[in-house]
Amino acid sequence: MKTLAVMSGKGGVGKSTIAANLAALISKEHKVGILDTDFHGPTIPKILDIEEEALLTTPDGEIEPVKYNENLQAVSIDLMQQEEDQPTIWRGPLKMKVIKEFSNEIHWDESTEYLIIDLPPGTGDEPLSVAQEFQGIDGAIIVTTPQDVALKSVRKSVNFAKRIDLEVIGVIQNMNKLKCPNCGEEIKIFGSGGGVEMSKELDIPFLGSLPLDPEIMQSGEKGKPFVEEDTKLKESMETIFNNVKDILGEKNK
Ligand SMILES: Nc1ncnc2c1ncn2[C@@H]1O[C@H](COP(=O)(O)OP(=O)(O)OP(=O)(O)O)[C@@H](O)[C@H]1O
Repeated sequence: MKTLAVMSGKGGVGKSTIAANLAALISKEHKVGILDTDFHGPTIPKILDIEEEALLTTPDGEIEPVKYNENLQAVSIDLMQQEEDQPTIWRGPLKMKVIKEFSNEIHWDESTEYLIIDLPPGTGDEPLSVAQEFQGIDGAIIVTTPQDVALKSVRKSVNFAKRIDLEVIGVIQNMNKLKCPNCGEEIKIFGSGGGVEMSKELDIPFLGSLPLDPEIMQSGEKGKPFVEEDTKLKESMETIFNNVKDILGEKNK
C-alpha cells in the first residue's frame, strides 16, 4: 500500500478538497482509503457526502471504515459518533491516543493500494504526531496557494518534512487563477507562478495546479467531488496523480 500524506503550512488552502478529490479519482481504478486526521476541521465526510454515516467496530475490535463507493473507504474524526455541530475539544493525550488507534486499528480492505492521509494544517504537534505514528509514509504532498504568505508556510512545511525524514513528493498550487464568467479573461488573483518558482527554489517537484473555481467550492458544499462532474478539473487531478505515480515509480527504482 502506498501511503501519501497531504499537508499544508496554513489552513484554508484547499488541502482537504484536494485530498478527497485525489482519493475519489484514484478510486476509479484502484482500492483507496482516505484518513482525515484534521481534528478541529474534519471536512472529508462533507466533501464525500458520508456525514450521516458512523464508524463501526469489527468483531475483532478494529475500526470499520465508511464506504464512499466500492473502491473508496474513509475514516474521520467526524464519523465518530458525536453530537452534531459539536467542536472536538480534546487535549493532546487523547488526540495522541486516537492517532495511535488510527495508525494500528483500522480495518482497511485487504487489497487497498493507496492510503491518503489528510493531515491537520501547520507544522505543530498534530501533524508531527500523525507523521511519526504512521510508519512508512511514502511521501508528502504539499498544497499551497500562490500568495506570499502561503508560500512562506510551504517553505516551513518542506523543512518540517525534512526534519522528520518525510520525503516531499511535490507541491500542488491551488487557486492559481480565476476565469471571469463574463468575458473569459483569466485573472491571477493571488499573483502568478509562485508554486512553480518555489518548487524550483526548494528543489521539489511541481505536481500541478487547480484554478479558483466556484465549481470546486460548490462540489464541496453539495458533497459531490468535482472529479465526478467536471471534465477539465478531473483532467487537472489526473495530471497531478500521474506525476505522483511517476515520482513514486522513480523512488522505487
Ligand atoms: N480551487 C478552489 N476554488 C474554489 N474554492 C476552493 C478551491 N479549493 C478549495 N476551495 C474551498 O475553500 C474552502 C477551504 O478548502 P479546504 O477545506 O479544502 O481547505 P483546507 O486547506 O483543508 O483547510 P483546513 O486544513 O484549514 O481545514 C472550502 O470551502 C473549499 O470548497
